Amino acid sequence: MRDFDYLAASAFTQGIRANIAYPAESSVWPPRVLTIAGSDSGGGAGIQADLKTCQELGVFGMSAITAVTSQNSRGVHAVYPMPEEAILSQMDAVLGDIGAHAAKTGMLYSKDIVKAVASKLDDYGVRKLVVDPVLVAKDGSPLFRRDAVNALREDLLPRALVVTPNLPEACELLGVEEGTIRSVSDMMEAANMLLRFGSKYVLLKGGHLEDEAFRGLAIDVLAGGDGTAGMQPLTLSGPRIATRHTHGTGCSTAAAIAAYLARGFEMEHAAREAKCFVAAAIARAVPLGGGIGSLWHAAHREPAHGLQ
Ligand SMILES: Nc1ncnc2c1ncn2[C@@H]1O[C@H](COP(=O)(O)OP(=O)(O)O)[C@@H](O)[C@H]1O
Ligand SMILES: Cc1ncc(COP(=O)(O)OP(=O)(O)O)c(N)n1
Repeated sequence: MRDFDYLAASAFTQGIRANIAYPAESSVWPPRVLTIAGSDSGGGAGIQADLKTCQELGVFGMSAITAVTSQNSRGVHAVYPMPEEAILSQMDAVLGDIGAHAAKTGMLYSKDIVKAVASKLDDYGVRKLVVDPVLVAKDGSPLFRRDAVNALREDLLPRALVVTPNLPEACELLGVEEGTIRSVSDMMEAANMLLRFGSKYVLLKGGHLEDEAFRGLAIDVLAGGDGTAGMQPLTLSGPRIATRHTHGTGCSTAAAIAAYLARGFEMEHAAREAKCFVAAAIARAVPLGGGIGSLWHAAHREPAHGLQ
């Protein structure tokens, strides 16, 4: 197992402030990311988390809002999906003018939205696509219609550079009972199985894992890439921070990967940096409201964020 190197990774993250040159591919400054996702009125997840993440990572963030949620630290009160026409119009406005080096999808809600977004991404030839298959919020509220799962599998995953499910989302996509993935070796098997849906990489996030053998660690699994068929996926491992305030971890992870990809990082490097960025934000999470508090996205700027 490769250990996660916080010191090296966070030095890289902090390099943004030190004016480290952007990789050649992103020499047209600034790198740009389009997030296609739902709005979280509480500011912790969804579009709000994505844009905060982009800004913190030196990337210009843009949005196409798929649904408005009335949400706070205690849960989701209501979901108002946007008409497909409005979503596509936002995508046209952004991609037809400003352009994006990478795109990220989050809450897509329904089959029709998934299909429309997939086809529009094709129209613009977006290659660096991060698909976060958002299905359920932390409080258990559904953020999707059941018909969206099949459309995610068939229409979006084959277009994705990377898909970033958590464990319940992975079970849903694989059509197995929730709770089936119980260990790191189950995660590796599941990640390899998810590759069959056609994304180039799968980052299976282990925030929900309760594996006694890895107590105290937060472990993700990265599978896929060139020439890795049949090879053991990588594990990305970091300390598990003892907090219940983790609202927005999934969105922020996917947005950070998109930001690093837009800057020209390779997938493994982008995933490791994203994990480091999110870990710092969890370590400094803000216990706002009476429920699950949100990440503090500026934490990586603070030298004493508790992870070094
Ligand atoms: N308590 C924690 N301490 C450190 N890292 C965590 C913690 N909880 C989740 N993570 C990390 O945050 C990222 C998001 O994971 P996860 O919670 O599984 O996703 P989601 O928010 O979509 O449910 C992963 O990289 C995971 O390892
Ligand atoms: C509008 C919206 N999109 C996505 C989520 C899920 O976000 P995530 O980062 O997985 O965080 P939790 O909800 O699991 O804390 C959301 N809640 N709202």
